[in-house]
Amino acid sequence: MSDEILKSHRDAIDALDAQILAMLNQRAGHARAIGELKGGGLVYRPEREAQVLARIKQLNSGPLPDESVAKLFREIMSACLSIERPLTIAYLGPEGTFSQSAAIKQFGHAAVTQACASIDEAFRVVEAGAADYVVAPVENSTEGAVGRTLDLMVSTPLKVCGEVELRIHHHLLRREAGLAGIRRVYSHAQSLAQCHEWLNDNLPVEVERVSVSSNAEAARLASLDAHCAAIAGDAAAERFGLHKLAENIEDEPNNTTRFLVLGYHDTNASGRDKTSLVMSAQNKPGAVHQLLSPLAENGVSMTKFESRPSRTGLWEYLFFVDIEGHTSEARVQNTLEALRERAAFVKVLGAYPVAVL
Ligand SMILES: C=C(O[C@@H]1C=C(C(=O)O)C=C[C@H]1O)C(=O)O
Repeated sequence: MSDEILKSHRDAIDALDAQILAMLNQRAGHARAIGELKGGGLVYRPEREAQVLARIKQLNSGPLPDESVAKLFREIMSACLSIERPLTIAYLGPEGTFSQSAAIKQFGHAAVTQACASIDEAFRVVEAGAADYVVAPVENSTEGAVGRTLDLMVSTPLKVCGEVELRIHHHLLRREAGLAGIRRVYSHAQSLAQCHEWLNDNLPVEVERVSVSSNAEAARLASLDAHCAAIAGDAAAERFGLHKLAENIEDEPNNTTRFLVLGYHDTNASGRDKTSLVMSAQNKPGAVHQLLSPLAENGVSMTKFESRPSRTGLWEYLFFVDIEGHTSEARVQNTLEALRERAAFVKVLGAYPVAVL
């Protein structure tokens, strides 16, 4: 490549960067004006953000992939929103957990993330008004439901206003560069289970597997001891400055965790929405079938069904159900009405846009 051609491309990039910068600030000016119209009220509008991202993906003609442009616009909206008012997002800490990555995936890097010691605390902080939203894990594709989050959703006054899907990649991390001399591997029990076969195949049997409270905690412990390694994700590797000895060591390649975002408000329809409900059924034959028949009658699809023992009575079950559509749609309203007639208890946990990223 000749120096002159290289220079002409770099000059073109410099000129475009100046234009992009001016346009970004114009965009921020509109966001600020919208912020003033909101008059100190609700600034975060998940339905609008979902529409912006979906439109960008649709408009994109490359060569940048849809995912890359959507991620860039995620950050642009995050920066624009933060000049209206910066948001604080509570998550299950410490720093470097997948919950923190999910919070950043949904709100971008301009949001302030606040690490909490437990999922309970993350809910409480938002319920008390000390943070704006909580991002909590609700299910993993290999390990199933996160029971504590489901339990907390039954009684919280907070509403679900979004969902985040995060591909979970685990790496073997260590302070030193090679595999030799590892005596112990730390990780959360779920992650040890998700990498069980890789560990069997790649580490000597005498290497001890120790479960700890989170992957970020595992990475912290490994950063303190040359004979220890950790299984954790990219964020924890970066946070504790560890080498990645082996990447993507999860046994199940599509390992994904779904998180829910909860805050103190309802969300308008975006055009592609889900509604999450919890309800109880009596413990008698056919009760669940009878309970769910209004869905089919109203042409509403169910995207999730999870049962969990209720804490109020022996052998009573709660059913966590996600349906397609928004509570402002007639078919969803009719379904809810019929469900309320049949179930002893129905709570709408929230209606929110389907994850775009
Ligand atoms: C600008 C707005 O406020 C926020 C920022 C958005 C953006 O940058 O596009 C979109 C939705 C809101 O979360 C808005 O409500 O339109």
